[in-house]
Amino acid sequence: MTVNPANPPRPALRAADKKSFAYFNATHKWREIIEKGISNIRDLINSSDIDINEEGKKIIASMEKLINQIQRNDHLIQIEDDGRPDIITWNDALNTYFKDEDWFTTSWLFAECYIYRRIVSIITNTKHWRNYDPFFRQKEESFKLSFSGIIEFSKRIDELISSKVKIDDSITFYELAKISLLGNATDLSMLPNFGADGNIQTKQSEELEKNILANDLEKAWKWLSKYSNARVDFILDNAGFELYSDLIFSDWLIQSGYVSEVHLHIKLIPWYVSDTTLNDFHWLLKTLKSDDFFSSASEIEKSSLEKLVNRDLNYRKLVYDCKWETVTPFKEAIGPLANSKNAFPLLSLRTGKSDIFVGLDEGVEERLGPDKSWMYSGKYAVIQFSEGNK
Ligand SMILES: O=P(O)(O)OC[C@@]1(O)O[C@H](CO)[C@@H](O)[C@@H]1O
Repeated sequence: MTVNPANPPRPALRAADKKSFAYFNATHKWREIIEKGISNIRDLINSSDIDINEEGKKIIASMEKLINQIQRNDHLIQIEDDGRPDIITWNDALNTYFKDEDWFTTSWLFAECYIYRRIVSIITNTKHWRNYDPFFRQKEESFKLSFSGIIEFSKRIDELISSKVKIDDSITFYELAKISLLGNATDLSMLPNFGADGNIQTKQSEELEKNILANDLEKAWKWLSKYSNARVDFILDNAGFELYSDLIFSDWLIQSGYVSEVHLHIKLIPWYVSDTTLNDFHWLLKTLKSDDFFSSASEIEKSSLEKLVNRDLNYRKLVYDCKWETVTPFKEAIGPLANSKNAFPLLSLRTGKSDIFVGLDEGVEERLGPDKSWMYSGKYAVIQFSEGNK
């Protein structure tokens, strides 16, 4: 049987597997996340006009219905048409691959994305709330908490760029990629110090290096440093500090001359609470500008040299969210994205937050022990590169 959404190359991760992180996630996190969205709407309806309030209440009722359907483990139902162009594809996929499946037997990845698509349909089918992101408040609050991290990071990057001592570009590339990888850790001790001797000291660098279980940065650098004026695409993931570190990384790629165009791909809708939407992107720029941190962003069209795919959810999609043996080569796990005729070079920066890892050396899984929580603890990361066929 050919590979399709219901038939990935290895058995799909499913919330029905009680020993899996997927199960924990589905039984604990889903409800919590939807409830957070509800609470954000509830806070707004208390201070809005009557029509907005009434619609807000309807949204809350529909979101509560969604929670009940998950808790009863109902069959997945058609997503209500909201006029968005992807609705046909979604319902087709549901009918073709997941007909008569319920929340726990369907693949974890499909069920999780389906939740967010259902929420978007509920919200889009209103007059006053159609552009509302129920998760924006969390993103805004957590970004504000990372403000001192942003200032500190900016100062250190400035030292690097204006340093009189020549710092090798490869070192800067490695450091920025690692910060981008660990962008959700706004712990200042993780930021690099650019010493007067041109060496970079990352206070926790040894600890961090140990937790990067596969690291293809050298290969990626060897590839990228051959170019000047290339195009790089970032498949963004989370908003806030992560987005900020991705922007700093993009800016350096351009300033260094290897790249002349960076295309930033945001999420059309949030596929997870923390995802970067267009609104988050603009909000970040506005917030940074208001504090004189950041002044402009630009985009031009051309063909891409390299794609940078960040974080856990994007990684799960890349590797089909299935039960790979951890020693499966990354290029095998991403299949056509590595071996099709026009496969583009791809660099993935990912911290592990789900039951899946590929591309590890023999013995790594055994060293980390039988308790599989290392896979989803967020502590371990992989940096994996495929040069593609372009
Ligand atoms: O893409 P991110 O934001 O890094 O992680 C998102 C995610 O993989 O993490 C959760 C598990 O913690 C999943 O439910 C979800 O898909």
